[in-house]
Amino acid sequence: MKSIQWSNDCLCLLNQTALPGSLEYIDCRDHRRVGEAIKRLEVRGAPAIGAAAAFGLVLGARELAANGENLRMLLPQVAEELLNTRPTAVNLSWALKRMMAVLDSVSSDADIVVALEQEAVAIMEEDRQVNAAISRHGLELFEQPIHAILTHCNAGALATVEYGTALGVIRQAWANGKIGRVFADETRPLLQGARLTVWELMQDGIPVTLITDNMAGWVMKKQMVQAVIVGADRIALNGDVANKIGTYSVAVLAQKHNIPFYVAAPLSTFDFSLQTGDSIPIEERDSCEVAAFGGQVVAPAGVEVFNPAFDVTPHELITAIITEHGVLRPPFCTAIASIQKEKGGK
Ligand SMILES: CSC[C@H]1O[C@H](OP(=O)(O)O)[C@H](O)[C@@H]1O
Repeated sequence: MKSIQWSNDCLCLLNQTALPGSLEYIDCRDHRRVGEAIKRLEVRGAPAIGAAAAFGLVLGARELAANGENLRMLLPQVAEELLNTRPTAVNLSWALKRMMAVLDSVSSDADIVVALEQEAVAIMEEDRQVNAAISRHGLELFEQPIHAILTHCNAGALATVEYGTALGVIRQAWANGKIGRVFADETRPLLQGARLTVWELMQDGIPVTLITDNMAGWVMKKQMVQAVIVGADRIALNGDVANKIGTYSVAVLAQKHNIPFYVAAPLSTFDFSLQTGDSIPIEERDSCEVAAFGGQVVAPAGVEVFNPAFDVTPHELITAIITEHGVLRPPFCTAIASIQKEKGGK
C-alpha cells in the first residue's frame, strides 16, 4: 500500500483514520487540505508528513502562480501554515526548509513551481531508498534468530513513503528468517498499533500478536519477546528520541528485563540543532481522544485530561539506532557527530 501518491496536480493520501475498516483516499488539490490531513492524522508518521507537506507547498505554489502572485513573497506563509500543523516530528520542518531552499537556487520566477515539484518528488523517492537501506542495516541486529520482537505505534509503510522504518527492519528480518513473530502494542489513544501496524503485518503474512499497552511488561517478564524496535519523530544529538507516547515506558521495561531496545529512523529525523531531547516540542492533542474510545465517551463529562502525543526516551535506554548510514551504537553523540562530519555538516 502507498500512503502518498502524487499525480501532476493532486496529492492522493490513503486516509489512515479509516483503516483498517476501509480503504479510502483523499485527493488534495490545495495546501489547506494537506494541512488538515496532517492535523487530523489522515496522513501521519514523521517521514510521511514531511513528504506530504512538501507536496502541499507545491500545491500552494501552483495556486499562487495561477493567481499571478509573487511566490518569493507569499510562499513563506504557505510553508508556515504547513509547519504549524504538528510540532514534534522534525521531518516536517526538514522537508519544508529543503523545499524553501529551492527558491534560492532558481533564478527565474517562472521556473519555481517546476523546481519545487522536482524537489518534492526527490524527497519522496529518497524516502523509499532510505527505508530500504535502514531495513538492510537492521539485519545486523539479528545475528541469531529470535522468537519475537515487540513494536509500539506504527513506523511502517503507512508512516513513510514506502516500506517503513521499524517495520522495514521487521519485514527484512522476517524475510531472512530472523524473527518468528511480532507483538504489537495497540498504542492508545489513537490505536496506530492495533489499527495500522497489525493491518500492515497481516497484509504481508507476518505473524502478529496484538496486546494492550499495559501488557508489554508482562510479555517481557514472561520472556515472550527478545527485542523491541520502534520508530522516531525527532532525535537529538545525544541520541534522546521523541516517539509516540508510551515509548518511554516500553524502553524502561526493556531495560528492566535486559531486552535490547532499538530505534529505526532516517537522518531526516535527526535534529542537529538540539543537544538533548529536553527541548523537543511535545504535541498535546484534544482531550476527546482520551475521554472517548472508538467514538464512545468512556469518562465522565468535564474530566481533566492530559494527552501528550509523544514522549522522549533518554539515550541511556537505547541499545542502537538504525539509520540508512548503518547501525549507530553508544555513545550516540560520537556516532552522530561522525555522520554529520561524513555528510559535510549538513
Ligand atoms: C516512521 S515515523 C513513525 C512515528 O510517527 C508516529 O506518530 P504519529 O502516528 O502521531 O504520526 C509514531 O511516533 C511513530 O513511531
